[in-house]
Amino acid sequence: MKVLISEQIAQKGVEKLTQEGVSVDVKANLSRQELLQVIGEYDGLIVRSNTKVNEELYQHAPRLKVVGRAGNGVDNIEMEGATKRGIVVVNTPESNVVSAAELTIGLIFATCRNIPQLHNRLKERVWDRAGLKGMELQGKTIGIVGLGRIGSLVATRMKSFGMNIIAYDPYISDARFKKYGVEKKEKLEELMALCDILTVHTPKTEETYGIIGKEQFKAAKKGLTVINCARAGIVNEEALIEAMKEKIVKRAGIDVLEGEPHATSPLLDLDNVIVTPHAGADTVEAQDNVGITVAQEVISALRGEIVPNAVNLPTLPMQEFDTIKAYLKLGETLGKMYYQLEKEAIEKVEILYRGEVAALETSVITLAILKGLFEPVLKERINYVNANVIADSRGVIVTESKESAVKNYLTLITLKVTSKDKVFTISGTTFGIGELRIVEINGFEFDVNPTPYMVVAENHDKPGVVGQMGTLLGVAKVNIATMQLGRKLTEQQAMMVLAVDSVVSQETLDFLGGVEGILRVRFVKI
Ligand SMILES: NC(=O)C1=CN([C@@H]2O[C@H](COP(=O)(O)OP(=O)(O)OC[C@H]3O[C@@H](n4cnc5c(N)ncnc54)[C@H](O)[C@@H]3O)[C@@H](O)[C@H]2O)C=CC1
Ligand SMILES: O=C(O)CCC(=O)C(=O)O
Repeated sequence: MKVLISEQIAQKGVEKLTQEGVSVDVKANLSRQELLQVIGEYDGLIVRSNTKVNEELYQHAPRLKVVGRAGNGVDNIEMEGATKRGIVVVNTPESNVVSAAELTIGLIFATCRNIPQLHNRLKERVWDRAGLKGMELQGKTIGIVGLGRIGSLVATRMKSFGMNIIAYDPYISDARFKKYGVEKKEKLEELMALCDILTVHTPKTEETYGIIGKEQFKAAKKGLTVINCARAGIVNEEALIEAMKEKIVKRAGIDVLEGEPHATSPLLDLDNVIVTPHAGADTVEAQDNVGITVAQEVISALRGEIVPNAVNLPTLPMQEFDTIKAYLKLGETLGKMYYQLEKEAIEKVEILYRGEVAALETSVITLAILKGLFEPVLKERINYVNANVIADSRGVIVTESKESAVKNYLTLITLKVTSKDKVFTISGTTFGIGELRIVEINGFEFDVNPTPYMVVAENHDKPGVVGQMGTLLGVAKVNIATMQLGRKLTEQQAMMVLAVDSVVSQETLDFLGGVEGILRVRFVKI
């Protein structure tokens, strides 16, 4: 087995691979062209954040079985291409979080006390503090966006400096806020208005890319310090520069830049912006942890063993996988609907397996459901293997029950998701060769073939509403493939599920929401 390491990882990781009989080439300075030329010889590839592992690379890599990300974020790895080819992608999500949290705190101190600027002056033999008065942390408020692994480490540590800690993370339970003694803010703008220091710790997702932009800076307290040690673009760079010009933001500490490693952002030229070259995980300890962990995972994947941090593949024996495949897809689809229809942090998930499915080993279907549930907010951080651990770490109670009999169907999976104020239910079934159907949402019954793009609307059950929805989607040039209507006659309410051929813009959704009789509209991507 041959493994190429295309970016520097700890020597301990390299040693581990060679001790296990893997032939390793460390080639950290290959040009893209050279990488594409040699990758065909390798069974495994280990990268950090600079190597773009994409379709172009996969096409040159017929032998590739595993891509190991020596680190946390896998946004430089195209998952679909890997999954399609059966390439396992593994990462080391826990190994560098302390280092990332500590650099965040380092940047807080560096910015708030102008340490690099003072240092530079003195190195030039200029003994002068003028214009570089700092800000004390005690009694100030830090606003954390994303209270996951790194966000919570920052929270607990900043408490010891006497700071008030507030956070915005709609996807975790109140219990987690309580656990870390952090005050929950329901709205991002509310957090912006209160904090003296803002630090972001979310993954880069469609929702978080640009989550701190022009509008959020408008709501911010004047004199704000901004820290981004997560991913470039979570804080929009142009909006940040603008907010600095307008003196809303006083200083910034940035570890991640658009276009890195060839970043050209004007932020690099601003005196009150302290930058580091994506160095959050660059400590001896983190790199040792990461190197050893990724080496172990790559070895396991090459041997076809269970890989604890497989990002993209269920680890199931192939025979069982065939029987259970449709249920995995159904479970994941049902799960994925929740956070796209509701914005309430999950407290409890009850899964009921009825009919034929109840006879199977359902624990892996439960993992698929959990993966689907959390994927809209955690993206690649959740996989089949870690789904249970993640649910548990987020304080979500998961229960499974089975009944051999079921009315009207041969097989049925029902999810009951409880949040603070609501109970959400969704049921689905399979038939034929892997055909899926959603047959119930919140008590509304239908027979929906889940498609990549859907519009789900709740409405008063009265004439004209459906027609207007069709007309407005037509005006927006969105083609409707199918439409299903579930009704609750006694309550005179209905739910529409429309399969559409393309993405529906927020503007169109706002128009649909304005139709008389429409109570709520959501766009869902499967
Ligand atoms: N600078 C560096 O060298 C390093 C950067 N990172 C980056 O740090 C970030 C955080 O990593 P972890 O803490 O391990 O991730 P995590 O997955 O443990 O936590 C992320 C949190 O963000 C929350 N979130 C998701 N969407 C949100 C939204 N729209 N609004 C508010 N909160 C939202 C999630 O609920 C979750 O609690 C990631 O972007 C990761 O890639 C990680 C390691 C090193
Ligand atoms: O140093 C690295 O490899 C980047 C670390 C990082 O950003 C991550 O693990 O997500």
